[in-house]
Amino acid sequence: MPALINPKPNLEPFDRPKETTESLDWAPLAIIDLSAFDSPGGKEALARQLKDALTRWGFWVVTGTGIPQEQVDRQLAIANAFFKLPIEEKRKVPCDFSVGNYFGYREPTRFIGNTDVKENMEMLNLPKSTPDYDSVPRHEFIKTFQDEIAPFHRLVWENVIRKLFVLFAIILELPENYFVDRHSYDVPSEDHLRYMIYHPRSAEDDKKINEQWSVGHTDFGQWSLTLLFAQTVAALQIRTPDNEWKWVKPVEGGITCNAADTISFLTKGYIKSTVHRVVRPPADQTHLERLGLFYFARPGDDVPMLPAPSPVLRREGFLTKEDETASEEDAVKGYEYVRARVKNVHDRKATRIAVNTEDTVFKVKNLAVQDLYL
Ligand SMILES: O=C(O)CCC(=O)C(=O)O
Ligand SMILES: [Fe+2]
Repeated sequence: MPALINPKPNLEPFDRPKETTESLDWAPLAIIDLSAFDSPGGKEALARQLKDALTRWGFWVVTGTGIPQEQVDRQLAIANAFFKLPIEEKRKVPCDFSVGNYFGYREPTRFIGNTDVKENMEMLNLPKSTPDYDSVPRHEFIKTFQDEIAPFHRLVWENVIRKLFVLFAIILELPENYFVDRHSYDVPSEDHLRYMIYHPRSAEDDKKINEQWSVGHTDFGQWSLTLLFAQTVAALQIRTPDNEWKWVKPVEGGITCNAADTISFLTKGYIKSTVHRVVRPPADQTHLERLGLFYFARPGDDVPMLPAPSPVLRREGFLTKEDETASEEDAVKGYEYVRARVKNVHDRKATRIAVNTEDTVFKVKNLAVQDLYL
């Protein structure tokens, strides 16, 4: 009989912390119920609901995703157990920022700007479980849970990412699969499921960093989307269209979604990539570990990054003649851009400090994005 390799360890279920009782200034985010997606006229109605959130807020919440809550809780249990492994074990598969590779474990080694306070978050980014990523190194612990991680990873793409990209296409009057085809699950892309944990900090240390665990930033995936499964420890804030900071409230069973830099670039700013930050939680939650589950969608490695030929963008004057005639051959491709951006932001000893960098632009070939770090 073959020896049983790596039997699955039993995991403690993850207990979601209670929500804060403080009445914070919550962002009034639109809630899009995806359960209506497949009913007649459903997609079109959802696209109408999403339009304002997508173009003015850059953030919204989806519910009715059909992803069973037990599966989400199970992923959180796996994540929680992973972060409790000895550091030597977690270090075995590190992110290699020298080449802009975000897959693997990110250890909190960097100092915050010029302070003596270190980052307080750890993360593990898991690639798709498609044949292209079979040979990507994974922790032994993670391998034992692959039979659950792989289908969950795909389900998130299928039930949320795919549907949202269809809604984006409807809003932009493009063929329904325009964005889906450029983010196909079965071709190589830097998509990843992320487990992330923030550890509580002393009030004293948090004061030194102005209570900002992550300074204001936009997400830098392309044609892309970030999904954050409901997080009960309040800390995420977005900058509203009126330039106010407002807190993101968890919606039971919901997923907070935001658009990222390049989809904004590729729609000539029509879709909003909104600045957000992570701050010290409210007083009744400052002692808590903040465990999170995310999905980051990225375009196919070989997809040329060119503005979408959308009738809406054309009609509203967003597309220039150069946009319409740009050559696919000269355009930067998905992989090249993502790797360059990850390397630029993360391959450093200290985090960047929050300065108003509205004049700074990050550019790779034809693709230029405003480098906001507020
Ligand atoms: O932890 C959060 O709520 C948000 C994290 C975030 O903004 C990011 O990882 O880009
Ligand atoms: Fe972010």
